[in-house]
Amino acid sequence: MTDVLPSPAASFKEKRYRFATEVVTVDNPDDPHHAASVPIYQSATFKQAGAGGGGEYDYSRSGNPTRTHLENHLAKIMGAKRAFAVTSGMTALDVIARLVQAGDEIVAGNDLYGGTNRLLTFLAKSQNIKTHHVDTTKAESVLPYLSEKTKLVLLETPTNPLIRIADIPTISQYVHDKCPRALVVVDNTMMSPYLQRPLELGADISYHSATKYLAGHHDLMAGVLGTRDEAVAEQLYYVINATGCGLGPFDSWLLLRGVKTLAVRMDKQQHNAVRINNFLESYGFKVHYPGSTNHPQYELHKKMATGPGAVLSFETGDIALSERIVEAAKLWSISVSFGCVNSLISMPCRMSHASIPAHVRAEREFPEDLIRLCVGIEDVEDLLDDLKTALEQAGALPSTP
Ligand SMILES: N[C@@H](CCSC[C@H](N)C(=O)O)C(=O)O
Repeated sequence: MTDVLPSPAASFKEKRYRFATEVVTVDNPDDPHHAASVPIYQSATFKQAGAGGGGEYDYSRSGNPTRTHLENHLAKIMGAKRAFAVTSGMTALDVIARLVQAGDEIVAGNDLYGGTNRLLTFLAKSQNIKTHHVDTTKAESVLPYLSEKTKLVLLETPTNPLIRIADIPTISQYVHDKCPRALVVVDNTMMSPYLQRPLELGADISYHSATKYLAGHHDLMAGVLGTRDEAVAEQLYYVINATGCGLGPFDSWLLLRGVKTLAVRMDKQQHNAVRINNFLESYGFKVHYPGSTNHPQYELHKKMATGPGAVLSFETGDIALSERIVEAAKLWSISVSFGCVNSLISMPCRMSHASIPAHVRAEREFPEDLIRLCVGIEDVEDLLDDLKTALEQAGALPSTP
């Protein structure tokens, strides 16, 4: 095996179906036993026909049949030419970041996941790669920072945790017109390919923490990245093989299994999230959710995505009150992450975004009292009851007799 990207599985179904059908239909035409589920090739190495090697697989770091099936399936649902599965969402971003060289620049949002902020800070310190943090809710705010040094424009939409929206088509157009060497990269974790496909909106690379909606059950860590550009795909594969961060066979199998129910899970989670949003808004909380007509970018989000998803955040105006609410919830587990079938509650400034230094959070006007809710598939009446009880016990709502 050389550094050359393995070719995709020989046979892809010609006919395309709607997303919910495509996502549950995993092509496996070459299986010698006609297995209905893609088998786990739990093998580190593969026997070769002769001393010259040349088999389709030689070593699982370079390629493994279970991972290949997963990657082909992911490419199909992401609208990508090539997709890759790696060991975590941060690994996916790290692979992309290795396309950036010392002296290059990155433009990124000023509301973004704490782990992403940490990796960008690391690149600045270790390799002199500067990131300009801008307000990506205004597409034109990227313009002053685009130059021949720009290598990546990194967007989250919706952002984590303030659920702000970036205009992918307009920003991609600006970047491609002004900087032909720059790549527009979108973290699509919060939407999943079911609701939004950044590559169809003009982005060059889309990536996910597959730990979240793609896998759906919080039983594995994985990252996924996809592109429509063969040359970019070759570079990404080179990094993955060189650094050995491709996803192992068992986790590839688990992810392939989990992703089949993405549409049905997301439909239910989103339905529940709309009810939670309406409940919180009815009590006057400041809620951040693109499914609310009060969201300042409701229309923009609707142009890019087919739904608002199931992550929302809200402000209480009081950090201690927020802590009491989070700790009073019972059905909502206090956990980082999102996209699981179970509902989660967290305080980003203390948890998922704690790695952003307090002074930086203050500069970026990050609300320290913010509570993030990641809505699962439970019966929504139970979720509402539990949240209402927590709000009452914490003193955010008067107790019901
Ligand atoms: N201790 C971890 C926290 C991970 S947060 C995971 C996730 N992306 C989220 O937004 O909840 C770290 O510091 O990286």
